[in-house]
Amino acid sequence: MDKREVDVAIIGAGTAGMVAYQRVSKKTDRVVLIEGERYGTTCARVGCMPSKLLIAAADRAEDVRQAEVFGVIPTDVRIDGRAVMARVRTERDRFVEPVVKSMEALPEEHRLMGHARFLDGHRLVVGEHTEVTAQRFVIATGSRPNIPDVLKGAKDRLIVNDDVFDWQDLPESVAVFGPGVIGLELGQALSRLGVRIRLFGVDGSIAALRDEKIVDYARRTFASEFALSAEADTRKVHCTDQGVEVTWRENGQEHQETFEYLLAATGRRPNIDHLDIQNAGIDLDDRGMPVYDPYTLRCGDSHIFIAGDVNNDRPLLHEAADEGRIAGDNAGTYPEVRAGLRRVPLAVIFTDPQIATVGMSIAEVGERCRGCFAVGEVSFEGQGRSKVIGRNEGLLRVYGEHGSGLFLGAEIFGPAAEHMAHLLAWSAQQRLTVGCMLDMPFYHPVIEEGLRTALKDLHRKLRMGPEAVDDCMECGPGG
Ligand SMILES: Cc1cc2nc3c(=O)[nH]c(=O)nc-3n(C[C@H](O)[C@H](O)[C@H](O)COP(=O)(O)OP(=O)(O)OC[C@H]3O[C@@H](n4cnc5c(N)ncnc54)[C@H](O)[C@@H]3O)c2cc1C
Ligand SMILES: NC(=O)c1ccc[n+]([C@@H]2O[C@H](COP(=O)([O-])OP(=O)(O)OC[C@H]3O[C@@H](n4cnc5c(N)ncnc54)[C@H](O)[C@@H]3O)[C@@H](O)[C@H]2O)c1
Repeated sequence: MDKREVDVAIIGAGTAGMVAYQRVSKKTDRVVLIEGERYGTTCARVGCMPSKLLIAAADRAEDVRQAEVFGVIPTDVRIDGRAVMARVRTERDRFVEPVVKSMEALPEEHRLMGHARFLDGHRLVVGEHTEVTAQRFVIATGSRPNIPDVLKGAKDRLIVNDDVFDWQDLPESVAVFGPGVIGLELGQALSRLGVRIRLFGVDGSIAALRDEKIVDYARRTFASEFALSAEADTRKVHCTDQGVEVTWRENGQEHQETFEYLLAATGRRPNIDHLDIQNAGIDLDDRGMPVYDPYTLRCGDSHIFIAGDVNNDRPLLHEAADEGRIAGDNAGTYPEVRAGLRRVPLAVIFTDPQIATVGMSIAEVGERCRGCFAVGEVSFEGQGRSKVIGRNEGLLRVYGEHGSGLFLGAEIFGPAAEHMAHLLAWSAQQRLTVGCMLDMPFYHPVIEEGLRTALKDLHRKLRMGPEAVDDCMECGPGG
């Protein structure tokens, strides 16, 4: 077995690991970045980018379908599944290629291929061919799909997100399990591309939404577009000559439907379980996860840091990059360890209407303010710009604290949520009051006027300052 000695070993060459490497290598040349499978990252290969490519095709199909509303009559519209998937794969490869190249450009002595596991607090064995001794470690091993046992009855018709992006053609039908982020994004996209789907959930929840009023609205909207069994009790999944047969109970009745594939989008589990983490000498919680500080990413008072999806805290791309930076900086300067900037929580789901969550959830606001908070709201059904473009569906709710007037969080199900969520996240991070947010300019006619309506509603309910007076434009077509 080869032996290597370094200052810092980084396990996992995904987004968090690559950013950590950049930071560590500013402090020491004795660093190694270890990858167990392939270069290219989850985001570029099987995550953010290919999923958005598939959604982009679905969006175009939906635009054509909606065109008649505007008096534009499309003729002979058909979806060429092979062409859809060819573009997804080609563009996906274009995103992956520079990432792989940037990895291959690293000095050879800084790279190691092979699955790593801990022998003790300072030694790893990598791919059973190399023993690496390091003073410090960054664990950045990401996550993988979690598949409940009942779904394994689908056998070779069981697929996960990774498989979808390698399809040559679109299938006839897919049972999508999990109305979380992945299930909703991929399920709706497939449905809009002409694939028969049914989306199965267990508890009525819809992705990351926590505000019951918005959850209800979103559930009704999605159920009006495709088959949604949000509270299904799945009894049996098995393969027949026709495909994969799903048997479930819902509203007191048993149902059966057969699909070509079953897509498991039932959450992801951190890649911690194959690391022999128990040998690393750090404290683990009752689920076997390292106990760590979310501001320094340090595991207890050890020399080991943990960043990205593997810590299971905020499994999003920009958070993985932030965490890689913090963990890398600290691994580089250890024993000096500093707290890094954690941004206001922001998540966007690229369904149509889009979903976004910002800052605290309504439950967290309630807890922080001990119930002393108010909620402002706008429906997009009558909102000027949304009506003009035929996207007048959805609801936005903003939360503010009584007494301070601080804006604390929001949930959105509606058009342009990806953009409004940024304005809201930036406001929350700047600790703006609702009054300050209303002092900002709002153009006309834009969807953000709907956001202003919700903020005004919130401001009124917070009862701070003089009574707000609506001028005619604001009570007219904009809001
Ligand atoms: C379908 C899908 C869509 C998504 N869409 C979005 C989106 O639109 N926006 C967004 O913000 N986020 C999105 N995400 C989430 C985002 O992709 C992740 O948060 C991010 O990629 C995590 O980066 P990471 O560095 O933690 O992990 P990864 O990029 O997964 O890197 C971990 C690396 O560690 C390696 N590894 C694992 N175990 C070992 C070991 N023992 N030894 C050596 N190497 C090991 C793995 O092979 C992998 O290369 C999506 C995810 C999915 C699955
Ligand atoms: N746009 C984005 O930012 C984006 C897109 C995709 C993924 N992601 C990231 O990837 C993570 C994982 O996504 P995900 O969708 O796999 O997880 P998730 O946690 O968002 O959703 C999992 C869903 O599966 C459901 N579920 C669990 N067991 C089930 C069963 N037996 N039958 C039916 N439903 C079941 C859960 O109730 C939940 O709704 C997300 O948390 C997110 O951070 C982000």
